[in-house]
Parts: sequence; C-alpha cells; structure tokens
Amino acid sequence: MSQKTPRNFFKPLAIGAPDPMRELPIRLERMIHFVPPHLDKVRAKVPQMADQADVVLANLEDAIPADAKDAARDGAIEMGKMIDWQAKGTGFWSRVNPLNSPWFQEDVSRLVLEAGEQLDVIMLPKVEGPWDIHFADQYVAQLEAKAGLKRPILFHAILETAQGMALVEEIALASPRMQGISLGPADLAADRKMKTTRVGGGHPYYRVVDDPNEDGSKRESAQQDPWHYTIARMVDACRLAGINAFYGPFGDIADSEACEQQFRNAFLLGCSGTWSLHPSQIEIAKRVFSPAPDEVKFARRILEAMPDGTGVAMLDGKMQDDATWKQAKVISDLADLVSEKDPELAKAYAAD
Ligand SMILES: CC(=O)SCCNC(=O)CCNC(=O)[C@H](O)C(C)(C)COP(=O)(O)OP(=O)(O)OC[C@H]1O[C@@H](n2cnc3c(N)ncnc32)[C@H](O)[C@@H]1OP(=O)(O)O
Ligand SMILES: O=CC(=O)O
Ligand SMILES: [Mg+2]
Repeated sequence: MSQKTPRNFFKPLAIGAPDPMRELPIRLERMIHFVPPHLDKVRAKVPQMADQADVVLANLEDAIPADAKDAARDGAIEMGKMIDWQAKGTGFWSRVNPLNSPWFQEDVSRLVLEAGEQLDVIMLPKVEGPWDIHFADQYVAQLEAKAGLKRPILFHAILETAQGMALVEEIALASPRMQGISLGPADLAADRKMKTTRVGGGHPYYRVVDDPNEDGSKRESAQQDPWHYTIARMVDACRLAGINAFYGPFGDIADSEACEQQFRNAFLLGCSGTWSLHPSQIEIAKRVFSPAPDEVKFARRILEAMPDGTGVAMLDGKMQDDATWKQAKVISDLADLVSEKDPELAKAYAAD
C-alpha cells in the first residue's frame, strides 16, 4: 500500500501537533506578494503591503543571495511579528529554500518555532514528488508540537521541475496540509530545456502562422501561450485534490499589459491568484482576480432564474441549466468574498 488509509490520513503526524484541517479556510488570495526580507527598506513597507495585498510572503529562496540567507530568515521572523496577521485578515506566508539545500532545515524550524502562530502557509519550491511533501509534513508536525501550535500550518508547492509536473496529481494529494500549487515558469523552463530567458509570459517566437495566401501576400501569425497546457494540467490536479491553483511570477515588471493578459488567462482557466513581485503587480492582480461587475450581475441573474439550481431557463438568448448555475455560483461566491475586503467592488457588484 503506497498511501495512508482514509482514517489515518487526517491524524496528526506527531504527538501534540494540531489536527490537520479537513476543509481549507475560505480566503481571498488574489495575489501572493513577494518581499525580500533581508532588505530593511523593503521590510519597513510590510505594514503598507499588508493593507494592499491579500497575502504577503517572506521569500527566503531564489532572488535572495547566498550570503543574505541568514538575514532573510531573521527578517522573515521579524515580519511575522510586525503585524497581527490573523486579526488583520492578510495571509502571512514564507517561501523556504528547497529540501536539497543547506538552508531548508533552519528556515522551517525557525519559522515554525518563532513565527508559527502567525504563519499561514509554507511555500515549498522545486517539489519533485509526494515524498518531498511527506518529509516536510512530518518535520513540520514535530515542530508544531514543540511550539505548542493549535492551528496547522499549510503547504503550497511550486511546480517547477519536469518530474514535479509528471507527478502533479500525487503532489496535490500528498497531505491534508496542501493548500495549493503555483506554476514556477522560470525554473520549469530551465528544467524542461525550453529555450527562453523569460520569467513567464509569451515568447515572440512561439506562434502559429496562417496558411499561405494565394496571392503570395504576407501571412499573418499570432503568438501562442507556451504555458497553457501546464496551467490547465495544474488546475485539474488542484481541483482533483480540492486545493487552489495559482499562476506564478511574471518577470517583465515594465510590461503591465502582457502581465495582465497572462494573469487573466490563468484566472479564466481556474486559478485563484498569482504572485506579485513588484507593488505595481498588486493592482493588476486585484483587477484580474476579482470578477468583473457585469459578469457578477449576469451570474446572479442565472442564480435568481433557477432558485433551486435545476431545470432550464433562457437569459438574453442563452440557455441556462444546472451546469451554468454551478458556473454562476463560482463567480457569485468569489464576488461575495471580494466584497468582504473591497467596499468599492462590493458597491459595483450591488449596483443595478
Ligand atoms: C523566478 C522567481 O522565483 S520570482 C520570485 C523571486 N523574486 C522576487 O521575489 C523579486 C521581488 N521583487 C524585487 O526584488 C524588486 O521588485 C525588483 C528587484 C524586481 C525590482 O526592484 P526595483 O528595481 O527596486 O523596483 P523599483 O525601483 O520600481 O521600486 C519602486 C519602489 O518599490 C519598492 N519595491 C520593489 N519591489 C518591492 C516588493 N516586492 N515589495 C515591496 N516594495 C517593493 C522599492 O523598494 C521602491 O521603493 P522606493 O520608491 O521607496 O525606493
Ligand atoms: O520560482 C518560480 C519560478 O518561476 O521558477
Ligand atoms: Mg523557481
């Protein structure tokens, strides 16, 4: 037997560790805002970031120089204590170094023992298979017990190796700690030997060309999305496991238009949120991952037209039935969640 029995799946992995969650907390997570915690100037902006972003993440992994790993870890713990994150309703996460690095053990032990009360989610990079989740799961349970935590810390895996991609369903199902998975397009591109130096987004050479024109005139062509398959597969794996899928980083900070389109494609395919690397990307993510008021109004008309969610109705010439009722429910529930946090959007969703 390679999996736990159903009864054992939800048992704590260490004596004294909190019970695993059976249902994920329902939270608005439109953007996970990355903060380099070793930089005093940026860390000082954390309270401001916590007002703006749904989730603030202390990044300890890539983008943090090797000689600043200790300072970043200290900074992450300080971030945990800067605000009462639970009371504020903003998520506090940290991306730790990978399991095969010399920093993982200290990252996780210090975070859980010194900031565990505030920490919602540990983001695990370069996850290769369920065994990585099992190892971290057992280790975090021991630390939770030692720290006397009452609330379990959740895990978020980054999909950024070909092997992780091949085992994405097993990773998603590996533990009740799993909260979600993000695409890691930069590392994944390298591991797959994709020929790009970009962090997410399209590529001018990845396109489809029209058939030849009879008059020999120039053929039109259009860029395609090299991430479509990966995002769709990740979304299916996450929904199979009842967890959330996220787009990851968009590295061309100056190209807000392409960033917005990449985020929107992910939103339409089922992702709950994305990463923001720069403050300017928080607003883009907020715009994209909150449903548009006209979509919300139409969704609510569907729900009203079919109060018990069954049967068939026509709205503006479009057939509605049990399936579109469920689609409408997804949009309407998200709008309710957004409304709790955003009074302006709440007003727009409520307007006639
Ligand atoms: C492939 C991956 O793993 S992606 C994840 C790893 N990468 C990261 O986490 C990168 C996080 N982001 C950053 O480090 C920075 O945004 C960079 C390096 C991309 C750009 O930084 P800069 O060149 O300083 O950007 P810019 O000059 O536009 O910054 C404007 C202001 O925003 C601040 N700022 C920039 N990024 C952030 C951030 N992530 N959070 C909070 N404040 C920020 C700057 O400190 C600056 O403040 P100031 O006006 O008081 O001086
Ligand atoms: O960690 C993110 C990535 O794209 O790599
Ligand atoms: Mg990466």
